[in-house]
Amino acid sequence: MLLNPVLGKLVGKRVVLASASPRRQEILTNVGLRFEVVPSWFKETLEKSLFAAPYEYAMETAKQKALEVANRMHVKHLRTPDVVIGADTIVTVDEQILEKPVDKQDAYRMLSRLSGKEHSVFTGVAIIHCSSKDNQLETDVTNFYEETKVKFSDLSEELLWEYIHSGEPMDKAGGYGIQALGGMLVEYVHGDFLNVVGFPLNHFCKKLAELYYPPPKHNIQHKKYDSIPSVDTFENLSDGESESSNFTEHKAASKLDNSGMCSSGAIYNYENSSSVRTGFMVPLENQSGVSESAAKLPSKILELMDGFRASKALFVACKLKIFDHLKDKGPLKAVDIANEIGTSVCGTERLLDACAALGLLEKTSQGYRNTDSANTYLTSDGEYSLHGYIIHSNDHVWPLFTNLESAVKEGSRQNHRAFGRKAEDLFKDYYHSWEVKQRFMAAMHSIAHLTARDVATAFDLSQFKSACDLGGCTGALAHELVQIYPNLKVTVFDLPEVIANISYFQPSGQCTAPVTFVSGDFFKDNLPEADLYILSRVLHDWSDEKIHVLLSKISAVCKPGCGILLAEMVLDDEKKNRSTALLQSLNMLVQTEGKERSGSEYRGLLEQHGFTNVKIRLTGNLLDVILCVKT
Ligand SMILES: Cc1cn([C@@H]2O[C@H](COP(=O)(O)OP(=O)(O)OP(=O)(O)O)[C@@H](O)[C@H]2O)c(=O)[nH]c1=O
Repeated sequence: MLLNPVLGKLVGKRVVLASASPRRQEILTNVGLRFEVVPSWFKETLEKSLFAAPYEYAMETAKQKALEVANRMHVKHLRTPDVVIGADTIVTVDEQILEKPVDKQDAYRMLSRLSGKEHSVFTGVAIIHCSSKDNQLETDVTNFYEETKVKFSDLSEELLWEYIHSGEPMDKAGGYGIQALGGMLVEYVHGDFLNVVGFPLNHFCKKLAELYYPPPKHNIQHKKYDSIPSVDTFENLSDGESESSNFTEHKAASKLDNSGMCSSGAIYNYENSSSVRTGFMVPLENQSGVSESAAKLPSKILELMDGFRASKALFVACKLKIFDHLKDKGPLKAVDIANEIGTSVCGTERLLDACAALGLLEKTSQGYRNTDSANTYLTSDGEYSLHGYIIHSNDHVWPLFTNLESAVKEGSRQNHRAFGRKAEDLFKDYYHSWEVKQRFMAAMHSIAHLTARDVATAFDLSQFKSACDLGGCTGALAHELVQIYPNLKVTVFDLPEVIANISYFQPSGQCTAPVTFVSGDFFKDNLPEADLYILSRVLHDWSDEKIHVLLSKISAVCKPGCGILLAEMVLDDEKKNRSTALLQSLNMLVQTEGKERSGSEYRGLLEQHGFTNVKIRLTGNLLDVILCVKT
């Protein structure tokens, strides 16, 4: 991949995204950047009137968000990240700055101001390079912004309120999400689309290129700053063309070369430097030709080719409970971990080094220790532990995927090849032994817990008084729902083998009264009465025929006004964009009779059973949500 030389500069560094925005996480993940997410606690309360221009406010807020995280990590965890990225998106119209609406009325006010007009979306970004000297945090701040102009059509009151009731505006600047339903309001976009979504990726890469690829001295030009710096492309950059591609060396060189040309925006500000850089040095075309072959490396293909190695390293580290050991006792040397878990020292050391290079561990002079993400997601008792799902991936999905070729040739599941048994029923496979059942339930619990909040809040469900989560397994989503909607009573309906085994997964210290568990088979038994039927990761297991059987049963017991809430990975209609969901569909091929479906496909299935007003919400999390109502 041509961009790789730029983003590749961050490989091996401890990169932290100081943002809770799922969109920013997705944009950076999609380009293969490895980073930890540590949302900033900085409150967006800077006095706007103190800033001469709105973009200065966005840049300063981005900087403060990132600095807060850098300081907190340094002080509280005594762990200094290498790079912290912060961002802040604002919308401006009629010289007013609009941030996220505080409630529906506020969203109404914002959207009605935007109706029929052009407005600007500014995202300020801060890239902070951190180091620690004598235990003091040192920071170098690179700050920039990007502007995109967006025009809305005239919005009728009805459309406006329908959009507000979808829930989409609430966590978004200006009260809309251009990437989802909000896209329907937009007449045109001038500039970087991703900047509107929350992160100006193109400008970010150009900024990294400036930081890491200074031009050879004879090529130095000084440019006045504008919103996009004058690096026309980063496609032909590679290590070979610069005299120094290292941030620190480049920084030192840049101070020497700075001739003090003035910039309009004071954008490029090394906080702790005695001199403030105000000019831009931009790399020109690669004249040496040295790096041509490196730039042409098919990085994306190479990454995919080796992707399984990284997955397996993660699986094995989880299986050997390395993250659990390090959480309790870290930092530890390889030899100590090997002794603890009874493995070879040489093999363990290689695995630990690989995990550190993949950003899962940190290697220090005292030994290896967990990153924050490892503590949260990879330990078996982490707050959002994915341990169960990872073990399931290793023990169950991996053998199935080794038979992908047969699955593609035959168009059917491969359980007989992977496990040497012909199972008549999908779930009989999982429940034939206690150990496999426990593993499967832990896996489903991991994902349900991680996605529960986004699923529960994708739509306002407060009009429903009772819900039945069909195939709700351990009740992770049900427990989240009753926290968010205190008047809701939720029944979890699942197979008797599952219900018999739920106690291990129940939350401690939480009132569980509004959640009840009922055992049964939703294809064969009567369904409990409810206003809302929930099917989370259920329909993707089944063929259209079986789905019709299930939906007609639900339809038969649903009164008008009652609804269905689906949580699935929703494919785009052309099935060409969402690679995680498309790979999940292959996962369904190797092990079930189902598949992942697009929004239109789900709509078609639901409408055939009298469920209309189908609304789809892409959450940015692993599951998207569809709500419809029986008419
Ligand atoms: C205009 C627009 C904005 N957004 C989101 O609006 C939030 C802005 O708020 P922020 O304060 O910059 O960020 P945050 O979400 O509070 O996160 P944090 O960085 O932790 O402050 C970000 O999420 C953006 O994606 C969209 O998803 N789509 C759009 O079309």
